[in-house]
Amino acid sequence: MGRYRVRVATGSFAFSGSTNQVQLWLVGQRAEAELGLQLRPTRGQMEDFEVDVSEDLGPLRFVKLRKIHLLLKDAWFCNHITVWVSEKSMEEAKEIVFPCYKWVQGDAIICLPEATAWMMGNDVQDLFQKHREEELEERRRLYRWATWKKGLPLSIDATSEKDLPLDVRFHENKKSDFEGTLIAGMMKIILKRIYTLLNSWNSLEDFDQIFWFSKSTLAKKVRQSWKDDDFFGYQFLNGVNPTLLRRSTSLPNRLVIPKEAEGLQVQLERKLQEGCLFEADFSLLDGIQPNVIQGKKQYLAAPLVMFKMEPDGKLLPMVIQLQPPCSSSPVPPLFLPSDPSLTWLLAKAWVKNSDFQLHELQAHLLKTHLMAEVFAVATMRCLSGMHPIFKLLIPHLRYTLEINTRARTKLISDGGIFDQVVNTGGGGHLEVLRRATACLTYRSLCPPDDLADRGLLGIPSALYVHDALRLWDIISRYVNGIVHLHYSGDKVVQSDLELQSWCSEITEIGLCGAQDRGFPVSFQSRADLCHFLTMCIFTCTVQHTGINQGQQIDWYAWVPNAPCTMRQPPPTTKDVTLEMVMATLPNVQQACLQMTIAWHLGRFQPDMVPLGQHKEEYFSGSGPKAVLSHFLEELDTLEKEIVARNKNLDLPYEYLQPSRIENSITI
Ligand SMILES: CCCCC/C=C\C/C=C\C/C=C\C/C=C\C/C=C\CCC(=O)O
Ligand SMILES: [Fe+2]
Repeated sequence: MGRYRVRVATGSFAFSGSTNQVQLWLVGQRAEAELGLQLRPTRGQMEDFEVDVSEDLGPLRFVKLRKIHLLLKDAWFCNHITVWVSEKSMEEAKEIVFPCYKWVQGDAIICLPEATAWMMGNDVQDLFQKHREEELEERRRLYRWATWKKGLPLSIDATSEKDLPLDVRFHENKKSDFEGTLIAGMMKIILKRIYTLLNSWNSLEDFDQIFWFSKSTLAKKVRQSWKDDDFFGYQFLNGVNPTLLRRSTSLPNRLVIPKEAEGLQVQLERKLQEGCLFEADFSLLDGIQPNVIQGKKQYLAAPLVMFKMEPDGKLLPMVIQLQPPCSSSPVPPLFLPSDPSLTWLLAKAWVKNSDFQLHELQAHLLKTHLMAEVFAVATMRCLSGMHPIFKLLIPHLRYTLEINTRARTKLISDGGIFDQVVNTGGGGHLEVLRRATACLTYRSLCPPDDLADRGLLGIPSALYVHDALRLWDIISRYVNGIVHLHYSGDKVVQSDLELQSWCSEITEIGLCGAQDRGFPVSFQSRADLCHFLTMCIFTCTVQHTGINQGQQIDWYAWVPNAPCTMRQPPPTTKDVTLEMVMATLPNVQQACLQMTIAWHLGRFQPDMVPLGQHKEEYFSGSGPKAVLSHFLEELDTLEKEIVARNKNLDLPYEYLQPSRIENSITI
């Protein structure tokens, strides 16, 4: 009994509307009513209409909808349905929202529950129980785990992006941009190849011949300063891979210092005692089988670099050892800043090649992309759309399953980009991923723990550290706000079966039993839950942006600064010539492909959603809205602080400016 105003909101991206008709029902606690209308949803529109219902439906719980087609099946992207109900006037009507944000395909009836977040168990009237059971059964059928390669986290069961459920596919504009820019990139490679065929390729300056498209200001600075020691050191703090550096607590065992280099030993020990000795150790690469590209063997090293931090915050390399000692070979030489300039430059280039591998495979692919995929699959399988944690996380999982599926078919696949131009390709890259998975800890994904473990707290020149910690705290307050609205105490957490199964599915199934590396199999308290959720959102947003977006364009465009492969063995003496350097660094074709892919993956995404600024409203009521708006205010304050700080820096650190942080892993 009453008059209802109904609003149907359709997505605004290409093909969201439908030529099919949509039929609606209102489902209340006491009865349901079929609305005698059939509408054709239009892209980007809100379509409103009013209806009188003669029965007493009771409080509204669901909207049901069905898309009817005659000949052509035309999927429809429904954002949400909103209903205002009043027995008197529409001005006083109460608004009830039914979020959808899904594709409506086929002609099955779809049930949208109203937006109030419910956990299993506190839904006392069992009203939604059947709905959530059916929903999860269907999702478990659609989102299945698969082992892509043994020893890696599990992934979504899809051999290509075409196998993925439509709801997690790229929207049309993202797809055409992704595929279009690849084609544009490949055209530019052809042009560069033609241009370089006419010229020589035997000096470092010859890399300029291909350094002419999509150069950022920082990429130009890299080209200018890449040989400088302080610039080399800077990159371990604030460059493309700030995840490896650690403060030394002793001299590394692998660093065998010959008697005649006693001075070096003294210097290292002094710096150690002063607390300003740092190291970057690439031992994970030791023994990895190098690639063979077009019949030519490539080479790999597993370096160690020792740094000192100067009082002005500059990090300067003191010594580089390219390979760990091994009983069957002579003691590996130590390369020093005092060596002939080309020798020292080549040693640094080797370090940057090793850093390329650990950056892309361990820090980027494994610790952001593949982790986010585990969160995404577990979320789809374990948490109903009505669950508050589903509502909290889902905006941070957009597009991740598709970009990862594309990575498995084009980037790290047999014959993919790694096989074509990277010296770990051809299987070594998978072994690096396996080794990195075997030592992946929960602490290493949580900056307050990770940065403390690495001794990087309280360093004014460590800008990534500063910004990452600020963002962790802001995300943590956001998560706390949402969790405390829905969980009145630890007992509610403990008794939330969907949530507990989500947790164990991540640790025991997705991560193949990672409890011995600190990952939880259950949540005992709200604090446990908040910490884990903060890690999830931080990983999918801040951490991915910090090591992906923009940076690849900046740091990987000038290829000698981060060579994707090395074509000659690491030097074993200090006699290094320019010919040796050029024969070692990537050839023209490899360098061109590196630039193109780095640009493709690092460029600003046209449909980018900044952190917290998703338009989807999964929650209802003023509580979650207030928490989200406080989150956005805190991000805005940080944005202003970072902008002000950067004005006084020669090299601004902009990657973790909140407006640049993407809300999920989409590239
Ligand atoms: C030679 C430079 C490689 C740099 C990139 C290396 C690792 C990036 C890690 C994660 C990226 C994740 C997903 C990328 C997805 C798709 C693959 C990119 C290009 C595909 C080319 C194609 O489609 O043909
Ligand atoms: Fe990425």
